[in-house]
Amino acid sequence: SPLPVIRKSSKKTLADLPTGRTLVMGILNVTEDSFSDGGKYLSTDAAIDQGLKLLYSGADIIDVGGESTRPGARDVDPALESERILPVIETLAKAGAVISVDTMHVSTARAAIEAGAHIINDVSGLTYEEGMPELIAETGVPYVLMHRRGTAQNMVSEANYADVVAEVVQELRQLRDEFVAKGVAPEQIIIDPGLGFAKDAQHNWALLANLSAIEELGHRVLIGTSRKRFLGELLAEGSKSREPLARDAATAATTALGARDKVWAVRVHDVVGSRDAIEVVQAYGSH
Ligand SMILES: Nc1nc2ncc(COP(=O)(O)O)nc2c(=O)[nH]1
Repeated sequence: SPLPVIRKSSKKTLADLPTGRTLVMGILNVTEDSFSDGGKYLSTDAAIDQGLKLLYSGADIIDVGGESTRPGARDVDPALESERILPVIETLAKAGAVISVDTMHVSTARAAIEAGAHIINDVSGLTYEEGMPELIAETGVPYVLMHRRGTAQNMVSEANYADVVAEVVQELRQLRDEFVAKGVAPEQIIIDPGLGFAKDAQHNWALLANLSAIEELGHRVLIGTSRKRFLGELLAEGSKSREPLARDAATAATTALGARDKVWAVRVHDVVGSRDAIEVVQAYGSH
């Protein structure tokens, strides 16, 4: 389909983000193997169309990723990752979207910021790439610092905790201190418990039930539950896990719980479902 005509550049800044409610970050995976929508938006046109759909559905932020981060995902060459996402970022920024870029690579992050991305969303956790703190310090952009042990290849084997909440908080604190020591301002940092990254279902539920412990680190909190395996297991019929595309109602329920706990944002596929859940929490809280 022909590229949408963007009449004037209505570029947004972070100051344009709404305040007073949990924000919705819509997921745009420009990859061939993400677990729930892999391959659907691999072409630039398809990705831009989907990004505009997310924007017009009410996404406050669009999270553009060029590399699948699920367990066992293959590493993508940063040059290929950039090639996939830069034209998408450029067009969506011009269309007035606030954009985060889901990357673990410094080169991709730098290029994405130059193309108009506002936030770096890095799922590397303790295995972040050399130079990332320095880039974030130098550019001053908000940075999602997410908890993960190991890599996509081995993080499943790292899901061993005596007290998952205490250990995740402690490891996030250490990571945050490393970034601050390298010049990143604390107010740039957004914390994410990394649900499903080196965590099993019970770990995810424990972290969701204790978001206040994460918030005690003193930063905005982002959570990503959307369509993840632990929801499929919860809703399984017998041994058959609920399929990813049928997990949006459960995802919206986790959004409501996060909004009640005042998380800064939720990262979801179904934007409308979570926007609605946040409206319900707002109304509920004002009566
Ligand atoms: N900050 C953040 N980013 C993420 N990126 C990818 C995925 C994996 O999910 P996807 O394959 O649906 O993108 N989950 C997160 C998450 O929980 N938090």
